[in-house]
Amino acid sequence: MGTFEIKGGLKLSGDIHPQGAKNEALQILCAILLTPEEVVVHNVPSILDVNKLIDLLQSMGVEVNKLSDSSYSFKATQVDINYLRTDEFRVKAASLRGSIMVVGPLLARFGKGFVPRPGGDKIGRRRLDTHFLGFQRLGASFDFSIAENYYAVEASNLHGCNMLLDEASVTGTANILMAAVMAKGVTTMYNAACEPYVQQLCKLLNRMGAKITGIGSNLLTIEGVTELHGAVHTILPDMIEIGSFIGMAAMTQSEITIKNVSYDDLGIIPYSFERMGIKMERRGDDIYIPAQDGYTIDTFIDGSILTIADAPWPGLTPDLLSVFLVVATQARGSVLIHQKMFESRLFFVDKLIDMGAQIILCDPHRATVIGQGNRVKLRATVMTSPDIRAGVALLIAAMSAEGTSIIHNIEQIDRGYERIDERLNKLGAQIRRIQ
Ligand SMILES: CC(=O)N[C@H]1[C@@H](OP(=O)(O)OP(=O)(O)OC[C@H]2O[C@@H](n3ccc(=O)[nH]c3=O)[C@H](O)[C@@H]2O)O[C@H](CO)[C@@H](O)[C@@H]1O
Ligand SMILES: C=C(OP(=O)(O)O)C(=O)O
Repeated sequence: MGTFEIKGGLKLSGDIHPQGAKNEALQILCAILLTPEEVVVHNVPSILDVNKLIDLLQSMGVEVNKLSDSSYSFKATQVDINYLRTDEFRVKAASLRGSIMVVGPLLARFGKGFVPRPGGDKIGRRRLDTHFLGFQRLGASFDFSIAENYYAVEASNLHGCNMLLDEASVTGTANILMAAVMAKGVTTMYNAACEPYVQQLCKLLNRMGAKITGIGSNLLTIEGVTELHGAVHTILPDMIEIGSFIGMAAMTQSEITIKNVSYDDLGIIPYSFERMGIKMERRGDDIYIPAQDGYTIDTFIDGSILTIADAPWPGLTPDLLSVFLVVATQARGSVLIHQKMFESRLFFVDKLIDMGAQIILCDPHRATVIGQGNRVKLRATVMTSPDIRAGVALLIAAMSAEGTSIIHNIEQIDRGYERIDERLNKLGAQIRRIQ
């Protein structure tokens, strides 16, 4: 179990470049299985989950070449489908959420796909019904072995259909889309997720020869083609990392510039931080955050307490609510954080309460934060990161606290944040990897 030691109370300054987006990378890397030709991907983040997926693809027979620190070429000319039945695949695939998205492309190209229950954060129930209901609508047969914890789909032919997803699942939309691009006829997918991750996947698939329209909306139309070819793709900056840096700057009263953020793809994220009272400026494609003594949480028009809640895109991503929560502890004013999608993502507030924050966990989905401004500094403590985003929220808390904190289980943070200690230390943080 890795550990960070963090000296709190230091201000950061300078420029930081966001990494490529984790959740987009996981979709794009699975899409390379759709063609025997070469796909080149730029801005691939070097984070645990992505590196694990690259390793998994390699084990399946994909030719992988590292072209630079963040560029790779992939060629899935030979794919060993039998490898998917091995114990090695089972162990590797079960360690990350993104592995579920190999099923759609394999079903489209080879007529079958298997996967164990995927890993990812333990943040509540994470059902996969949307994925498999979608594959079934395209004509696949489905089998789930409870004993083996294995999902399997098979189809000699996939055919287009009109489908209404039971929920706007992000990985579900990507998975079904990758199966539908080579189905016979036209598929319409309504209630599709439309996060920038999915938009980027659609754009790559179209460059590979697919015919997808409705990109960016919740109604995708996919005209099936018989084959896809090679292409080049560049992953967008990670909007969750950008949001984490905004929160970090405000909490540590730092002046930083987040470079090349692809502002127009950030949706409601900047506005949501502005409602927390955080000042920031768009400068070209950068976000400049001035050092600020304090920030005051807005209220609704009628004066009632602000709610920050997640919603499917273009609503606010659930992956930033832990950051909003920690940022609120040092604000002036109060806010209700409502995590609607996941039921086990707010329990980390206990750690913040230990550090002196005023928070009432109303139920597993809702926490009220009474911001104390800078009057009461958080106190350093020893904690364990329960999931990726709580991990980064605790890191932000530790960076703003008085004294030296310890965070265990930082593999959770490394899952999604590239060399976070080194990059923040360059801005003046003191984060030491002690194990
Ligand atoms: C690898 C990856 O890309 N992971 C992301 C992906 O996970 P993932 O694709 O696994 O998440 P889903 O979009 O399927 O759904 C997440 C949860 O939200 C619930 N739900 C979903 C849609 C909806 O309209 N209403 C609703 O309540 C689901 O029941 C589920 O409990 O999307 C999540 C939701 O943005 C993010 O937290 C994850 O970081
Ligand atoms: C929940 C997340 O990731 P995953 O779906 O990979 O568990 C996340 O990125 O916040």
